[in-house]
Amino acid sequence: MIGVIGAGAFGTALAITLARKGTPVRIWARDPATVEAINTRKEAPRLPGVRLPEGLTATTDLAEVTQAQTLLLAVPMQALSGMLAQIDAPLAGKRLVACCKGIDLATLTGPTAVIASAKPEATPAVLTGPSFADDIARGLPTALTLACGDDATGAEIQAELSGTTLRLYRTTDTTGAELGGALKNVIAIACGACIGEGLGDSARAALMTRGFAEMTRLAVRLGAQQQTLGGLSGLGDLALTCSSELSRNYRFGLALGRGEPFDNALTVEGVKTAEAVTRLGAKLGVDLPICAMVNEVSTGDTSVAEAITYLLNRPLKEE
Ligand SMILES: NC(=O)C1=CN([C@@H]2O[C@H](COP(=O)(O)OP(=O)(O)OC[C@H]3O[C@@H](n4cnc5c(N)ncnc54)[C@H](O)[C@@H]3O)[C@@H](O)[C@H]2O)C=CC1
Ligand SMILES: O=C(CO)COP(=O)(O)O
Repeated sequence: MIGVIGAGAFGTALAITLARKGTPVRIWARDPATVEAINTRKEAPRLPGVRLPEGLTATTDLAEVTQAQTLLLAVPMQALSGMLAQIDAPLAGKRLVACCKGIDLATLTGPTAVIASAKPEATPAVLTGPSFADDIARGLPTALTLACGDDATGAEIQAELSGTTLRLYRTTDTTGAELGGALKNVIAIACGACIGEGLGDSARAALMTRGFAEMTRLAVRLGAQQQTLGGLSGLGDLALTCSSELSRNYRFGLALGRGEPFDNALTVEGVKTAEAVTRLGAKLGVDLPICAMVNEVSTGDTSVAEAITYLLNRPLKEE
């Protein structure tokens, strides 16, 4: 059995793909109505139109899910630490796989460090890369990165989670994998704002490329391997998220650029990540101008037009 904590779009999509290959999956939802929909109607509230397979059952009882040896933690980044604090079952020997993308604002650390601090007896890992929950749930081909500091455990998790439509690549560079996944959301907001403001595809390509330079600069400064940023968890996810209106981060940026309201019930990880990396960059002396502008535009301190003017008029430099 695999346990999934969080019955949002991503947690449910992963649960579906695992159950389809015959792995029993128990998913925890905090909302009894979600449990009822999954168990009785075989429907997932966050994935309308997808019929859930047999072998996937839900519960509001965390203890039932934490019996599994591998637990997928699919709650938003800022909820991860509070979620871990609710688990009182012993977790020695268990694998805790973070499925969230972001940086914890309280500690300015990524998901694996949050897990290691809260549950030092367990092995932390992170599952990240380019994938929309809806694509995974529909069984469309997807390739992701599984990062685990302990390579032998990483290989076991890789085999456990991979299937005929979900292919996992493996790395021990947790820092690089999780920073790529966190930062691409910030750059996606910038790209959405650029398109929403009517600035064109050339400007978007520039933001993606210079955004990638910021992602790499911060990640390498924090100990990541540069090549990890060029993989699925970095460049791969950047390409997807900056170019598709299926992305909530990109759509949030589009709304900013168009001056339209946005549904704040949607999970848009890049907003808090922009705040976290701006603080981290200032603390470490790492230059992250696009991230800083996304932070200012998201909080309403700067308009999209002012942010673009600022970025275009910075002192000229080598690439
Ligand atoms: N939706 C997608 O296509 C993908 C999402 N992700 C990542 O997965 C993570 C979760 O995103 P989604 O599933 O899309 O979001 P979602 O908004 O669909 O679901 C979030 C889930 O977390 C639960 N939750 C929220 N706050 C909580 C708290 N304080 N305590 C306990 N549970 C809480 C909600 O009830 C909901 O079930 C994010 O970090 C996102 O970046 C990663 C890849 C793809
Ligand atoms: O992480 C994702 C794609 O890899 C999902 O993107 P959004 O969170 O922007 O919807």
